[in-house]
Amino acid sequence: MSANGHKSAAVQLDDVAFSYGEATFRFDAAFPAGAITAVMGPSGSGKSTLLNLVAGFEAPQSGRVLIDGVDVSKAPPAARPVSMVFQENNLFSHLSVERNVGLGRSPSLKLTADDRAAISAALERTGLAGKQKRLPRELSGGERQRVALARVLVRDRPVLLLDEPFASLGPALRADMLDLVADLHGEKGMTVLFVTHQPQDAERIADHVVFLEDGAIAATGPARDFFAGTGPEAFQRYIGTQDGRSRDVARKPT
Ligand SMILES: Nc1ncnc2c1ncn2[C@@H]1O[C@H](COP(=O)(O)OP(=O)(O)OP(=O)(O)O)[C@@H](O)[C@H]1O
Repeated sequence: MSANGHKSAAVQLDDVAFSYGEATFRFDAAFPAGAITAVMGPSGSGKSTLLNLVAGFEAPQSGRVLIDGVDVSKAPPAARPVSMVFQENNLFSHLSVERNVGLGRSPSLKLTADDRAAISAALERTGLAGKQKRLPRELSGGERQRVALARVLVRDRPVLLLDEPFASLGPALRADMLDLVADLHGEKGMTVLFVTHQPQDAERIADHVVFLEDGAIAATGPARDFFAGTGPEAFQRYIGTQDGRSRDVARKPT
């Protein structure tokens, strides 16, 4: 718990080693409590693997995962103080919006009056009021991700893991969703690890950047350094390959 009463917890990977066959990973990193950290890097560099180690979907072969100073390396995902939102498939297709959100409160959907009030407030907060009886297939992609965020709100865990949650949405909608995440973060103050390939998305909401290459952390630092063009050379090279096309267009003489 931070000084302002918000729930947050530092996340630490203490010399964590892991492998998927030939693909090996070694992560030694600290994610500050209450901050939004963008996790960036080329495809296959290990961004989702890092999040899965924090969430408990994978276990380190050596080293420790600490959340709020507590070693959770052997704890199952449900026992960790973490919520996670993926690019898709966050919702159960046969359950209504309100029941999908309710799962964040009670896995058996035995909901108290307090739970129902929290669900209703979260739906209101995420712009879903009036859509509570719909099934996921009756929603747009952006609305489905709002339902996932409403569930994050009612779960009220101190760590939020976002694995490219808005990658399939258009730029304007992505900006709206990022602003919603920033607002929720402002209210709850959770520690956020946000995987994205989009520099402008990271720049919009992140305080820090962790940059991965080949299964390890190649650079970390304040977002303002990374995006002011003064960040590590490997990151600048990565960004150059990401938005090189638009820079070429901008450079053309008029
Ligand atoms: N379940 C798995 N079994 C075997 N190999 C895996 C598994 N998941 C990931 N890998 C491999 O581990 C490496 C890192 O994958 P990971 O998904 O963490 O990368 P990423 O940085 O998130 O990539 P992307 O940006 O493409 O999502 C890749 O080489 C991938 O093929």
